Amino acid sequence: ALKLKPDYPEAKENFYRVANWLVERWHFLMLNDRRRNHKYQQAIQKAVEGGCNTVLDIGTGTGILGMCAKKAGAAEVYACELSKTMYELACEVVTANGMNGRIKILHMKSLEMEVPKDIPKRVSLVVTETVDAGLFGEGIIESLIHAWNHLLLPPQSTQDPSRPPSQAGRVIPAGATVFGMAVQCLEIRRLTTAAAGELHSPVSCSSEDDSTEPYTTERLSRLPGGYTPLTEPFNALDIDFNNVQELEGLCSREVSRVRLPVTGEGLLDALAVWFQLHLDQQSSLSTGPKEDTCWEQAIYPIQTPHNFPLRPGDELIVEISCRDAYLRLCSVAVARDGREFRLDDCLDPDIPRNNPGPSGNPNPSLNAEAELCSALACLGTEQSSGPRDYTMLECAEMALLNNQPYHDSFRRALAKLITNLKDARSIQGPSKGQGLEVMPLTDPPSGPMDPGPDPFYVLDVSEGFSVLSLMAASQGQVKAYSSVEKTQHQAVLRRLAMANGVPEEALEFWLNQVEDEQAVLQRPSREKLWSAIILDCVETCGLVRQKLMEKATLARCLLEDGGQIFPERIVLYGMLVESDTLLLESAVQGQEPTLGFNIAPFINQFTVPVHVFLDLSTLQCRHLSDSVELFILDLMNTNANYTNRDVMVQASASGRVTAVPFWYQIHLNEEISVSTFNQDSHWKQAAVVLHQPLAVREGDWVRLAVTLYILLDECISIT
Ligand SMILES: CCc1ccncc1CNCCCCSC[C@H]1O[C@@H](n2ccc3c(N)ncnc32)[C@H](O)[C@@H]1O
Repeated sequence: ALKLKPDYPEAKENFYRVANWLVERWHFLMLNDRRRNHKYQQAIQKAVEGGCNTVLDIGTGTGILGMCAKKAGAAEVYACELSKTMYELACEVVTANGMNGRIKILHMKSLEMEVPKDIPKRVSLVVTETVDAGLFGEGIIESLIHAWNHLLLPPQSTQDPSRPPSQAGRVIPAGATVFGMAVQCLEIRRLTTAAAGELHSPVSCSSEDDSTEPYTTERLSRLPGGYTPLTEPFNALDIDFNNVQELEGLCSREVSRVRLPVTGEGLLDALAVWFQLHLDQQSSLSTGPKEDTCWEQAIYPIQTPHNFPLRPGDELIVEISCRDAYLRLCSVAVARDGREFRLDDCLDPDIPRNNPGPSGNPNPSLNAEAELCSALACLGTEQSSGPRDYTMLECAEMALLNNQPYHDSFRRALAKLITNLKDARSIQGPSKGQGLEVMPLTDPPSGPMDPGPDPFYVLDVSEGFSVLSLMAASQGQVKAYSSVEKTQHQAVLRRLAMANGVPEEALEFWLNQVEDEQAVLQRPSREKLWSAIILDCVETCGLVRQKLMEKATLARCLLEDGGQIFPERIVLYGMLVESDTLLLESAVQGQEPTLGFNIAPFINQFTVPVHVFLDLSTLQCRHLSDSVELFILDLMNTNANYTNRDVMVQASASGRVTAVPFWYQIHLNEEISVSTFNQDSHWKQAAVVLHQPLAVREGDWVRLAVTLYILLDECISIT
């Protein structure tokens, strides 16, 4: 199917989403990282020339490390790859480089491999780079324990050093050193703690729940606003991959505690973790924040109340464990003036609360959103007797909760609409229960209480997590329905509603009412229509949501007179940039970075022209034009929309255009709009990466042809 690549836009859109999913973007980064490739090649060559002549490449990906071993002269080379797509790709690459039949590639996980079923006999060298930002996330520990027990010759032992290297087993990388560092970082705080700093983070630091990875990943050197180190980097763990006893003992190793002198002033937001891969005794690869490598660091968020900044002289106590093969850093505490405060239950009374928060005022007045979140937090603690239950929100969802300008804009736009509709109703005269008829002055009416004025029905059909139905319900006289369907999302909304005094009956979950998913958009009840329908138009990845126009058209038919859909219009903006970073993340740049092996054409089949989840505010790039309006989507009048449009952009500087980043201005009504490109935005941005960089001189005009599916690249032709 990937080879089909039909031409019509929607199919292309789907092709690009599939390609993004089949092949992870870090394959491009890794293969373009010539220093990394060169270091692996050197280590492999040295080992093979030193006598390791039977090699197994675990997690071969495109096959590059196996080909290094073959080229270095290894007699037998085997490779295994668990991803079908990568396995097929590795077969093509090995053939294209004349090594077909000389490297045996298996489509399987190394844990399933056996001697002699899969490889004739044990090998003398295993090479692998099955590591993620938290080192253990790709299962390297389990893979190596299995390899030592079933696939590798016994290691060189001091007893009989006479055994030649070809009869002894070893691993490249030989080991790893894991480093950690405490940091203050506003961006991490925005992604992991709610405004009041008490709603629980998306990744719980408690070791209780083993289900999710205990860390997220970020590239510290690229985070908006940067970070402040609060301690020196510390050595969290050393692991020797050539010592199977050590590997087997890792998970049962007792929790270790390190005491770190605090060297900087600030709020503890997270522990950042990275590592050095020791390929052999001489060379190593580092994924540290100071390196200019392309790798991200592992981030362990820490929930600390806003009124407890660390300061030099404190000691930070960190516990390190390797429970179930994930590296876990957590349940930190602070030693100050000889006393120890556990941070995770820092809310207990004896913490000095008089010290002002970072903003200086002792109790920053929590705004509406923060009220919600802090109320939620204490609700959380009240309800659960045991360890505080964690509200599992993804980082993007937490950022959405923290995007106060977005919520305020919605609240204002909704309030304006409700006011208009109230005026309209009062002009049309009293409808049922408008309350104008004279109430009997005697005892209260015996019949059912006057139902009060008809409520305004608002439906939020957002596909992900959304609190906009809550914004509507808190307006009063509004009956809001939310199509949020995940239980933990509904739980968060219910608790926020309760915490914010929104009556239970003002917010309902629509999907629990309709018989099937398709009926998400339908009348609230037989004779009623919606006063407002809220659509979420832009995915957090930065692309317009698919089938948005169809949804808008249907939604408009379900509105009462004067009703409105939100937003009514979105305007797409973009600019011309020169960015090598985007090139390195989107395609392998020729043969040179991949040690001269012909790999690029094969992996680049999975290049997608639209790059998503970008942080445009920190992307290394040169602007080669101003921002220009590329496209307008009118949701209140869909046939006013064109499907493509030519836009002329003037180059404001000479350079090579490599990409066209884009973002949106979301118009809720005539005066109120929200941008998806600002520091509060929970949205990331997207960019089209050109197949071929385009050289422009200052003043040149570039013609961009833009289609609704934002797949600008095919249509970009330059005059
Ligand atoms: C400086 C390294 C670095 C630091 C921080 N962040 C990223 C990196 C770069 N490394 C990323 C590799 C990560 C993916 S691993 C590469 C390929 O191996 C496959 N696999 C994984 C385990 C496994 C197994 N047991 N048996 C067979 N196949 C296996 C995966 O299917 C994938 O295609």
